Amino acid sequence: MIEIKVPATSANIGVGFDCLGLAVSLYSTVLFEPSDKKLTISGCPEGFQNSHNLIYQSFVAACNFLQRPIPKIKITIQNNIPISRGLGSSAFCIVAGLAGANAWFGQPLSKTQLLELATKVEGHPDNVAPAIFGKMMASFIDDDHNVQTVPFELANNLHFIAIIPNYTVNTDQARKILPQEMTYQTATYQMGHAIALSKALEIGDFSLIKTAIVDKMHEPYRSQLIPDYHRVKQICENNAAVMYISGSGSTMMAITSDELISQKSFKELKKDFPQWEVLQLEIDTTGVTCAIN
Ligand SMILES: Nc1ncnc2c1ncn2[C@@H]1O[C@H](COP(=O)(O)OP(=O)(O)OP(=O)(O)O)[C@@H](O)[C@H]1O
Ligand SMILES: N[C@@H](CCO)C(=O)O
Repeated sequence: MIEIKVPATSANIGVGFDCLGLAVSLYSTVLFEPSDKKLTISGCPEGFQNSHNLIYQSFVAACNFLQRPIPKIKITIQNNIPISRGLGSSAFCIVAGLAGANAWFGQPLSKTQLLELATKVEGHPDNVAPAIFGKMMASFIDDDHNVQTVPFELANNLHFIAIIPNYTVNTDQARKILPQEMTYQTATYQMGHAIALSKALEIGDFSLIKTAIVDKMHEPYRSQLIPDYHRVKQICENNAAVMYISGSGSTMMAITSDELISQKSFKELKKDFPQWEVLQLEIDTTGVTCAIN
C-alpha cells in the first residue's frame, strides 16, 4: 500500500499574490491500493467519489505523462484540510495524486518534475510548491514556461494561527472580483513589500512583517467576500498579531512573534468564534512524503 501525506498550504501571505506560499503542520493522507474494481474512492464527500475526483484526475495525469497504463485502484482519503477555505485543499489533491502515481511506478519523477506537473494542473505554483517542498516558497513561471521556485526557511519565533470560518469562499469568484489592471505605482509598492516581507519572515523581524504584509492587490477586494474579515483583523491587531487572507479565503492566517502571544490570541479567537475551527500551526519543512507498506 502507498501512503502519501501532504501538508496544508497558505498562499499569497498578503503581498505575494500567486507567487508566495507556505506549508503548515496540518496534514491529509491518501492511501493507494490495487483493486479488482476500476476505481473506488472513500473518505471524501459523495460528490467527489467518482472519476472526476481531483486526486484521481491527477493520478491519471501522472500515468499519462509516464506513458503507463492506468491501474485499477482503491483510494482512501484521510482528510484534515478543509475544502475551499484557502488552505490548499486542491493543491493537496493534485500533489497526492501525482505523488501516488509516481510511487506506484517506482518514483521515476523528481520533486521538481512533480512541481511542473502540479503547476500545470493547478494553474499557479504558489500552493503546490510548498505542498511538495515544505517551508515558504517563492515561485514563478519563466518565459520558457518552466516553474522556478526558491525556498525560505522561516524564523523559529514566528507562530501561525489559522482562523477557519464555517463558510467557504469560491476561488473562481475570488479571482473574478479582482481588477484587470494595476498601476505602476501599485506594482512598485507590491514588489518592494513582497521582497521585504520574504526577508522579514526569514529573520523573524515582526515589526517589518507588520508593515510589509499590507497588500493592495487582492485583499482589499477579497475582504468583501469574508463578512467577518474586519472583526478578525481587529482582534488580531488588539493581540499584537498580524493577519492576512490565506489563499483565496475564507481562512484568515494570524502571525505572532512569540509563543505567549500566540496562546493568548488563540484563546481569544476560539472564544469569539466558537462555531469556527481555530488551529495553532507551525511551518512544515518537509512537504509531501511517501511511505510504502
Ligand atoms: N478531500 C477532498 N476530496 C476530494 N476533492 C477535494 C478534496 N479537497 C479538495 N478537493 C477538490 O478541490 C476543490 C477545492 O479547491 P479550491 O481551490 O476551491 O479550494 P482550496 O484549494 O481549498 O483553496 P485555496 O486554493 O484558496 O487554498 C474542490 O472543489 C474539490 O474539487
Ligand atoms: N493564489 C491563489 C490561491 C488560491 O488558489 C489565489 O489567491 O487565487
